[in-house]
Amino acid sequence: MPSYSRLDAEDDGPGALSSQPLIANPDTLSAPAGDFSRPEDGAITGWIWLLTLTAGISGLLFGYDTASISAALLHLAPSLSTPENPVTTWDKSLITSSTSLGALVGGLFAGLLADRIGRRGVIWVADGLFILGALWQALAGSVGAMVVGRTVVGLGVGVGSLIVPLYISELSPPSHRGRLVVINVLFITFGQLIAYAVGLILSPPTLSQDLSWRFMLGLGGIPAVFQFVFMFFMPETPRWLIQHSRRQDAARVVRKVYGDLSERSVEQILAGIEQGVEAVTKDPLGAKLKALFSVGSNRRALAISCLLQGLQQACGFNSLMYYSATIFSLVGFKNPTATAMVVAGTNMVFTALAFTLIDRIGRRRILLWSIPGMAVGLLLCALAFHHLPILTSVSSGPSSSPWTPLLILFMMAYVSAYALGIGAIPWIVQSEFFPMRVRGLGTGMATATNWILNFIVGATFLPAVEWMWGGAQGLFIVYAIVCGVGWVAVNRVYPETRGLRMEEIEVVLRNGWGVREIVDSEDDE
Ligand SMILES: O[C@H]1[C@H](O)[C@@H](O)[C@H](O)[C@@H](O)[C@H]1O
Repeated sequence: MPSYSRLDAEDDGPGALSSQPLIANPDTLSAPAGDFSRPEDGAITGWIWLLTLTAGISGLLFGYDTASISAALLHLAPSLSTPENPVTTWDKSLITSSTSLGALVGGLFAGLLADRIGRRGVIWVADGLFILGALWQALAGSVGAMVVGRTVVGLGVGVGSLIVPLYISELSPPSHRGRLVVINVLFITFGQLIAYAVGLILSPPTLSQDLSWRFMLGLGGIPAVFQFVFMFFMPETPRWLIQHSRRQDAARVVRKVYGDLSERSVEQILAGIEQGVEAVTKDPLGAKLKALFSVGSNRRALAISCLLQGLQQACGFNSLMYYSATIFSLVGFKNPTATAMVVAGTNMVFTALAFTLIDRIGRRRILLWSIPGMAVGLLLCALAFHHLPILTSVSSGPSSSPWTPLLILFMMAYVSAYALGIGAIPWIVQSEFFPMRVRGLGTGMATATNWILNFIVGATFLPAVEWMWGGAQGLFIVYAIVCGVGWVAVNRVYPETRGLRMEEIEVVLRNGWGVREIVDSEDDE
């Protein structure tokens, strides 16, 4: 666990953006006043696994719904065209990007809703949207109806992408929190892999062209039904319960979820949460906004969360996720969708590796190692594009250039470095960095940053490849530059928070970025 060697927890005046490091010893931060011992950390109990896996179904749907459209797009045009209005490329971009826009809106409001109706309630809302959107898409008879269906599913994706990491973080013991949030990202990547596989399996001749895309998109509703039911058996988070003056219920949840903790530890955990909560439920939105921007630690939490979420998307990863089949077909691969599964598979395998490393090595260190790896991978891909002839038609046959297999290898290198760090860490950071008062609002803004950039990257990829100097090669160089700039920013502002309680992180950011003087006082957990 990182430790900070000077305790300096003075309050921050409005506007102060000091870069002076806060060097605090977290062991003194979370206990109630006068009690300087830390509560024991809860173990990972069966309950924690169960609630993480149940909540993770939203991650699966996030992945499935964002990736399934690439295969569906290949088949839906005849069903949605009329003689007067054939489906155009513009229609296809609209159908694809409406999900990101829906997610942007969903993510923005989900946090505020979560403060009001609870974390579980918001998961139910997401499920309703997933189910409605899946049915709407499966039954769509026009481009307009399809865009509505994609937007509804997008709302669900945005809501789910915010609420699940938040729900898991608020229920996990600190020493395992990072890993458990990564499980949700693992579900996202699994959903993406399944979407590609389902796309391959259900394509004609297995099903008729009209039925194939309807089934691909409609299937997304089924896991949501299961999650909707399972969530009735899962607890609300103790933080939300305390915020709503339900201390007894919160104590019951802590006892159940954390396994056999002593009563003293349960009390300490609850007292730590109470300190963070400070009865803020009735704050109007204006007061929350003011608190988010005028309190230094909140402002810094927001800057770091948005930086990481922005970097996760601006590094261009999703252009591979959404368009790798197109890229592979342009450089002459025979079965581009199957080859694209390599990207999704690598993403999933390395996210699983991140799961094993994140709470042991620490988020900051993993990021500082993996971002340069991404940049190198991107530059090597650019080099391969430089040597590969870009085909004008897929039927031109496979290229025999040695750069073709090298391109796959370089992409895998980039994707593995991405999945190890920036693919998962922003979701952890945004759910643990904000104090209760501004948590809903702050996580909403960070999630929205993710989806705005997701939309921009998705919408600009094809035109940029076509119009930019150097085509794909130039674009990959731009992504590499983004990684370089991102590395400098991360190094400057992102402190390690491995093993800290959520209430302690606020103190780390109180007088500065808290980056310097990080000493690893513990080996592995
Ligand atoms: O964390 C996830 C994951 O890395 C996915 O593979 C990616 O498609 C998403 O955009 C990202 O938010």
